[in-house]
Amino acid sequence: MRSPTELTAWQKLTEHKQEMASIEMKSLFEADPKRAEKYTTKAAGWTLDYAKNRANEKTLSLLNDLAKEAGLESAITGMFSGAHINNTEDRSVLHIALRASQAQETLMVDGVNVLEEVRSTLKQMEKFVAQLHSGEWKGHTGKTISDVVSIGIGGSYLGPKVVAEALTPYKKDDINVHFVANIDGSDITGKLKQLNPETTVFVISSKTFGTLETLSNANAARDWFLSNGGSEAAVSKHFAAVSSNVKKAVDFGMAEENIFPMWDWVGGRYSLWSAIGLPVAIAVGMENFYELLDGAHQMDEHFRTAPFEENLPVIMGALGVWYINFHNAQTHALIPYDHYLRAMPAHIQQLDMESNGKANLLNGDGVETDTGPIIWGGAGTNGQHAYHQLLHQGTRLVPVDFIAPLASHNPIGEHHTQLFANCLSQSQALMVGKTLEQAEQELRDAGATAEQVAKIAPHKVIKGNRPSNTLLTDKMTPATVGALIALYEHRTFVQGTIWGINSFDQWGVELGKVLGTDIFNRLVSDSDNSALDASTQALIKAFKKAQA
Ligand SMILES: O=P(O)(O)OC[C@H]1O[C@H](O)[C@H](O)[C@@H](O)[C@@H]1O
Repeated sequence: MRSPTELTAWQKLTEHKQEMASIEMKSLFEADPKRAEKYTTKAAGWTLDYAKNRANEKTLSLLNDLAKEAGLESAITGMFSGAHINNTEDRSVLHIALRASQAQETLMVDGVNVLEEVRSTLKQMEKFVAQLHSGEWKGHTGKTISDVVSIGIGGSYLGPKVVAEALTPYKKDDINVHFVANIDGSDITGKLKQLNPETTVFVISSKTFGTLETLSNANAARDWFLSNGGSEAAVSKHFAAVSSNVKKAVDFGMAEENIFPMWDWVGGRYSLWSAIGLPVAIAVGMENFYELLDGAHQMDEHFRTAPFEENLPVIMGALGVWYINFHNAQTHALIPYDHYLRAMPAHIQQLDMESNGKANLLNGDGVETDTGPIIWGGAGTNGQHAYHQLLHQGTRLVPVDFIAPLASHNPIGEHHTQLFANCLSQSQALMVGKTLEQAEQELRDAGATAEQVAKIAPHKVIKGNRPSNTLLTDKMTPATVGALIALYEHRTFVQGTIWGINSFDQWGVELGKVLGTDIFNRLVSDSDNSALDASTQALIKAFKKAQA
């Protein structure tokens, strides 16, 4: 297995980095009046402006060569044809099948047409969603359902929660959808306080049906139901499950027809398009869920067929590699200028960090390069009054993706124009910065003395030349939100492929789970802890003392 550092394009990029070291983005714009036009590309309702990057034609062409040399073309073909590209678990990676066009009839994987299973599950979802909204689905006392609580964690929580929130303007009024994830009892306790057991349905979302947090919360919900007028026989009217482990869900008390399947070829963090997205479908209706799938499919088709020079996930992925591996960027920020999309960074954080937080090549050899960055971010404009200081003047290079709709769902006053102006001005400020001369002049214009100018001006200097992408769409709709998330899924895959790692397993999560069970057992027993490290021993003692 080759390390990416052995690729010819990687070596050329290392040299090219030196050539680019003294070139400022500002001068690239001055030298090429067509730069913005050249470095703008569109797909699936999104326009990507990537002109504000430390890249010229040579950079982009070398990054393109890198992606090709790393085998991205065959990796894409492999993914779309159902090859077992998740090599450590020997599985296909087929979130793309969950949103395949209705025109496609077959996608055979290991002798099974997965599209048949996908479509019959969508039909099952349609029926369930329709029954809830029409009022046909009744609780055990004959009342219609007013609230649905989704219980899940990780990929069985973040994607659906973020998308349901992003699609707030499309929400149906008759049913409120809630999400519970944390094992901290405060999460479910707070939710249950607002609910009536006669009119509440719980959807337990867990691919494995073995996740501690989800099962603990599901049991708490069932206990609450049973101790507030419910009965074992009525559990099936108030509980549904999404899982690949049907037996465990049946053992819990679910009626088999209320168990929605999923498959081992869908990774948790890529699963919102499956029945794991049921809470979204309930919140916004099945027709909007189909629009969401269609938007993602449009991005899939773009990713699969567009030349790399115009391919949004490839461009964004390769530019990310440029900053991580050639400019030592440790983090990457996502800043949506859209209130409803404010939680998106948390979903992309899981998607990317669980996918590319890896230190081994596909064959198990250790990597020699940095891999996935720390993904973080939050809503613009709020962040401007918090962490943007570091983006502008901190010592670290943080590439940023700005994401904004051209039109708002809530066009009051000048709000949207102000919001959009802030989005543009941040990317502009990151690039142009402020020189010492400008800072000095600004102070003089404000009437500062020469002494004050000398003292303050250096603090006002902003070096600039900080890169960003801007992603624009006409409006946040189910289709454009679907396409946006699919874009980030494929961007993650592009980077994982360039680094030569498996983006689709997550072995690192296991150790914490195993040790968590061990420590839990120690907290509830009189075990001999002397073999543990002194710090853990002392912390266990503190907990036990507090419980005594
Ligand atoms: O859906 P579940 O099986 O309950 O898993 C929920 C989550 O837990 C795990 O720890 C994984 O790290 C996530 O990828 C997964 O989405």
